[in-house]
Amino acid sequence: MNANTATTATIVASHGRAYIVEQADGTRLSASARGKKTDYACGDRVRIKVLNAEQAVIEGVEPRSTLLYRSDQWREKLIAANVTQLVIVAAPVPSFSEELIGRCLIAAEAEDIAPLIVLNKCDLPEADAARQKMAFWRALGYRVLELSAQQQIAPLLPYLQGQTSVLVGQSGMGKSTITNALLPDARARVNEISVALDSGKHTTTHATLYHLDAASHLIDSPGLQSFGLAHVTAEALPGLMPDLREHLGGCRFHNCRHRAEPGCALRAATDQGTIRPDRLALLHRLQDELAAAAAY
Ligand SMILES: Nc1nc2c(ncn2[C@@H]2O[C@H](COP(=O)(O)OP(=O)(O)OP(=O)(O)O)[C@@H](O)[C@H]2O)c(=O)[nH]1
Ligand SMILES: [Zn+2]
Repeated sequence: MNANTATTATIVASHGRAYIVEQADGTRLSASARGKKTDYACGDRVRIKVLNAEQAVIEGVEPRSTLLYRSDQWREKLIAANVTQLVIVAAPVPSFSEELIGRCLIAAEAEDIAPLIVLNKCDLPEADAARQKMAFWRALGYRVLELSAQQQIAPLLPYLQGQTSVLVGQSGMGKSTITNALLPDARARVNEISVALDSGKHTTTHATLYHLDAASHLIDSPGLQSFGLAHVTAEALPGLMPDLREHLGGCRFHNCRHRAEPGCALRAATDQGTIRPDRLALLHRLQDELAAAAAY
């Protein structure tokens, strides 16, 4: 590749303003963003200018099919672009947050990304209670795969085939175990990328894209707890929750916020036990969070 050649590449690792991009022939370069623009994500297709055998500058991003954010208190940080599948990893131990699963599913629905819930550590005696909790999500139509990544990763493989998947989950659910089982040499590559991006410091803050095969890719994003819902409006929220969606249109007021309004179909369904109370409560919390973020 000649110096100063313009071409496209995929971001395979990102950490702050530092990126690693991969060209079509597999060549990897460290890349930085031009100017102050830093909003690129792992999985992005970018236009680059190659500076030399090791370095490139990112000039711009190609249109994204999907985009996921990580949200900390008030900031939305891009985390993964162009993924087709969100793999939510849960386990019987430590106990998982149903609310977090609910939030991840809403983020997936909002971006039209196929969600897959993986209940890992099904070899543990505590698995039965967790299975029962998963029945709720199954009944809503979501796919739930039971797995014991430590014993056998094979049942997950057909779900990853042909997809660009991003793994999310609380700490301790087994994301690293899954990644390591899928990519035995991933740990070495993680270290290599840490060295390139952080001048030797070990970090778990970056997202990394791995190729499982020519058509199947995996983005691992350690520590990811929750996705941002920046593009979602309060009005759109209940339409992203299948159990609530079913009752939309039944409210007396077309602009019902499903709180204290008379004739609210969602509230009626909750009182009748059709909608689980924690789901309506989640809608209200998300509405409040969006309002707070908009006012900030
Ligand atoms: N019994 C059992 N234990 C598992 C399984 N998968 C992972 N574990 C254990 O669960 C613990 C957490 O696994 P990790 O893979 O480190 O979890 P993680 O989600 O990457 O956690 P963080 O690195 O904190 O984000 C480890 O002690 C694993 O050995 C499984 O299928 N069965
Ligand atoms: Zn209502």
